Amino acid sequence: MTAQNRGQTPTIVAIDGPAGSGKSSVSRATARKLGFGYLDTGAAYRALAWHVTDSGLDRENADAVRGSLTHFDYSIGLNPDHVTVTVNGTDVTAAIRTPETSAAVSAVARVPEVREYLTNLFRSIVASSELPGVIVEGRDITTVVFADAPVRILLTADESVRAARRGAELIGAVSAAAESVTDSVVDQTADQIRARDAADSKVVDFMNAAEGVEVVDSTALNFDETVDAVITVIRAATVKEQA
Ligand SMILES: Nc1ncnc2c1ncn2[C@@H]1O[C@H](COP(=O)(O)OP(=O)(O)O)[C@@H](O)[C@H]1O
Ligand SMILES: Nc1ccn([C@@H]2O[C@H](COP(=O)(O)OP(=O)(O)O)[C@@H](O)[C@H]2O)c(=O)n1
Repeated sequence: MTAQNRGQTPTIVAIDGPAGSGKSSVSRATARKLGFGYLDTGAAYRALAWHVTDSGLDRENADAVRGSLTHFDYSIGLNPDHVTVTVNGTDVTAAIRTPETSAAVSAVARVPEVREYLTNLFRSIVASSELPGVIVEGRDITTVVFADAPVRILLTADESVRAARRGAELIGAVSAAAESVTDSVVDQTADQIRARDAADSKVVDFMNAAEGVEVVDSTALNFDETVDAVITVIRAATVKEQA
């Protein structure tokens, strides 16, 4: 991606929502359409959880988690077509998506110093991007990281729909005829999503829209319709900004 905005602050589109609501896939497609960058903040929390586990530390020990930040050299690209994540030079792009990392991440994300450290990191990544705009998605982007962004969206969908979409993603090649397998994967996925959202909600509120945040509920929308709904909110907000 070429630098298009030398020296200027990019337009920030802040998107929050629960697990499986479509934040990463919808943000990525929207960024592609608008020629914006894309920042997946959950990837950093996942990478830290991976790092803590890889270092043999106890993720329930907040002091150990805080200490692990000293040797956490993190990088992520903003190109929506190629998101590569590294920790201390190791490519962890795939490793941070495993169920083990998903189960470990809430424990590191609740440590206040971790949140402060990563919030500063996200702000500096965006500030030095030299892009016309960046879509930043996570749990506290509309309320903390970029609470003053000109566009702030809460992307939601009913829990059963989110679990079915995530389950379908995990099932991948399994035949639709194997209905019992399909049902049990969706059930397990629903349990994991519910547990992670419950743990994460104790730290930040991403189930209710803060004042001024637009809700896009994709329960009854297909993927393209959801991207269109997000782009409509972005266009309306940026037109208002310029008026
Ligand atoms: N509106 C939608 N209709 C159908 N599938 C969707 C929709 N939005 C997202 N998905 C799919 O749901 C799954 C979960 O989306 P993802 O972007 O990973 O969510 P999140 O980043 O919020 O956890 C993905 O397979 C994605 O393609
Ligand atoms: N801004 C953010 C983003 C993620 N997180 C944490 O990171 C985890 C992984 O985020 P994610 O966005 O990859 O999760 P999914 O919604 O994609 O499943 C969440 O479950 C939170 O614990 C956070 O605390 N704050």
